[in-house]
Amino acid sequence: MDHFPYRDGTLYVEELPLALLAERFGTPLYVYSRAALETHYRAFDDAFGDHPHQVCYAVKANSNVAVLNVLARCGAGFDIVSGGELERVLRAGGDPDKIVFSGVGKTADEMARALQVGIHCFNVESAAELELLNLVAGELGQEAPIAIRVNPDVDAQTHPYISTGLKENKFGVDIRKAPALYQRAAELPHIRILGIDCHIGSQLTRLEPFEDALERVLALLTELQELGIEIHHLDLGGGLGVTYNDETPPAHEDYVAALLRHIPGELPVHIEPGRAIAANAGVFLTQVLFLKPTEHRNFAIVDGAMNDLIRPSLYSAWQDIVPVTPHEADCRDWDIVGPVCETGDFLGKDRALALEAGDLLAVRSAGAYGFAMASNYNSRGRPAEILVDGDQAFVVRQRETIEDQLKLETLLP
Ligand SMILES: Cc1ncc(COP(=O)(O)O)c(C=O)c1O
Ligand SMILES: N[C@@H](CCCC[NH3+])C(=O)O
Repeated sequence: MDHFPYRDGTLYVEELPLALLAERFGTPLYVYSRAALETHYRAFDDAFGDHPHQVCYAVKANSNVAVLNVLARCGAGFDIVSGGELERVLRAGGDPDKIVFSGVGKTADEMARALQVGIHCFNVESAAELELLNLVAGELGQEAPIAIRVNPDVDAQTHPYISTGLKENKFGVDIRKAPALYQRAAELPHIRILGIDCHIGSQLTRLEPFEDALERVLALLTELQELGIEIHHLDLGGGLGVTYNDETPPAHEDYVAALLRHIPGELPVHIEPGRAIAANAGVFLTQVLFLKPTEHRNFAIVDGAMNDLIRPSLYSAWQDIVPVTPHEADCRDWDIVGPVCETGDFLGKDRALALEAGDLLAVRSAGAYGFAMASNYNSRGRPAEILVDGDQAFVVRQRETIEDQLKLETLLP
């Protein structure tokens, strides 16, 4: 279901016209739909039926505390990759016992804080990390619950920057070496083995890579059982893709069903979806500042830029760009570019649109890896974020001002 439909010739989010939000809150602007977030989360959660499970939303996709709070209220768990994300989840009212902590570079301080608040599981990504975690837990007089993130060497068939399950990627432990590391973990006094973890990449649009990875994880499960190592859950990571253009990823329920088909008995399953919950729950609104047709290209210069939404520049990602209120004008192919001083600063290229200066454009599917990857490049303040609930709009993050940036900097004495 599209939570950002056209109605009466203009684009809506739930009960509100986006043009009204742009007028009230200015542009560039991120706008999220509560109903969309909840629908996407529940599609995963419901698909498990009675099978013991936990959907741990990947905070990195969209870490706004109000967004996290909406999901926490639905019962979501959270996949975090930093101490900062941990504090966000706690601030949002997330249950520490539903948090899993992934990432190849956890620091001793981050481990200690996560142990103190009682997270559910550390997804350990190397032998060195396991040893450090054992030490940190020992100092606190605790046992650290762990899964080892294994790298199954499966081609996720996605953009190389967001593929994580190939042996040349930095993530996880070579699945062939995992049994030895589990045996080491079993010897460590401050480590408690809970599960096996695996995440092979992001924006996956086919089921096969997930199933290939799962097959290898299940072979490891058998091997560990033969070694007398008990496994209490499988964490199968995130990565389900969304439709940006003409991709046809499996539906949330088909993805979960495909995983469950292979799971033995009632073994609990965790998943860590980010994009498939947040991407199509958000749009990025930007206004055309100037039209600059040239002999070679037609540029529509907008007030949003690569610092606000970097996916097109970074991965050559294609996101749909639509007029908020379509009107009659000369239709041409436009490059939608921002004010940042980089040739790579574009939101889209060759988009057939009828444009005039002052028009509002919406970049669709911008709820994941949008604001979360925004920066202050060119000393631009990051945009405001609005969460819409029915006919009400809430500012869930204010637009950054230059004073906000300057507050953190000092002159030499
Ligand atoms: C460990 C881990 N879990 C979950 C995710 C979420 O991925 P996605 O947003 O594609 O669902 C990622 C990102 O790729 C990740 O690295
Ligand atoms: N940032 C990426 C996804 C990264 C997934 C995190 N491991 C994107 O925008 O598509």
